[in-house]
Amino acid sequence: MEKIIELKQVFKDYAQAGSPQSVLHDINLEVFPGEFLAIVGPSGNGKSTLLNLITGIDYPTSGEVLVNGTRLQRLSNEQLTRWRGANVGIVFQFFQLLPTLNLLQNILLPMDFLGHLSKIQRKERAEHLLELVGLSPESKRLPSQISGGQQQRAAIARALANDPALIVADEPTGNLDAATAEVVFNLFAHLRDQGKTLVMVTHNEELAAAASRKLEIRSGRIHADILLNRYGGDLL
Ligand SMILES: Nc1ncnc2c1ncn2[C@@H]1O[C@H](COP(=O)(O)OP(=O)(O)OP(=O)(O)O)[C@@H](O)[C@H]1O
Repeated sequence: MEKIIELKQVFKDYAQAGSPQSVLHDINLEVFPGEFLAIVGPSGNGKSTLLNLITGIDYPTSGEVLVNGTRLQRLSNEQLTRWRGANVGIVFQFFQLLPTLNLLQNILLPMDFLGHLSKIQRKERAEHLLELVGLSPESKRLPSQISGGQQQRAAIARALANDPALIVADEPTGNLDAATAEVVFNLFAHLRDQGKTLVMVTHNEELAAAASRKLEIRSGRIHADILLNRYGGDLL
């Protein structure tokens, strides 16, 4: 099967007060379509850095990162932005919706950027995605006018806008209370059941248990890589 993510001998250093701090060491990783990979491990051990390499937000000090067949280091910043818009949907801990746009406009934005669909098709898709995440009645509201859980659902809808091959999430329930986290968590379970490829950093054990595979990062290395039951979490 085609790999959707491949990291080969990846190292990442950050310059700290003149001397390099090694954050990731010799990461070799293959992820296949339909996998739900939960990345776990203690704080400050390199999980977000790993995600940033997969999304091309950051680049490795050495080694190769291939995502959906593209070698990311070969792309210019402009190409990378366009590639990301078409291939990866990103969900952040703090939602990062644009505050001056309503929910419908926030979801339209990635589609407008890519310009693959007609204006009518884009609007229909945005409305469909808002319905999927249960936010149709709120479509005209600004992010500041809805709750954190609703904002995260809108951010998931935005991540799905261009039907990307890969959904990446960094602590998507990290800023939500337990009840709200559960709604977001059920949405990810739904995406998993639809065969979407999901890569997620999480400290939420319930969410990690719903994954098909758990990758534990410690001190910048892969400490454990465990295949879980395909439908490991008993969620829905
Ligand atoms: N842009 C940066 N410049 C310098 N150091 C950085 C940068 N980003 C991360 N680091 C350092 O790299 C290390 C790993 O950080 P990273 O955010 O990847 O950890 P993490 O496992 O995701 O932590 P958490 O669970 O708290 O989010 C930390 O020591 C952090 O201080």
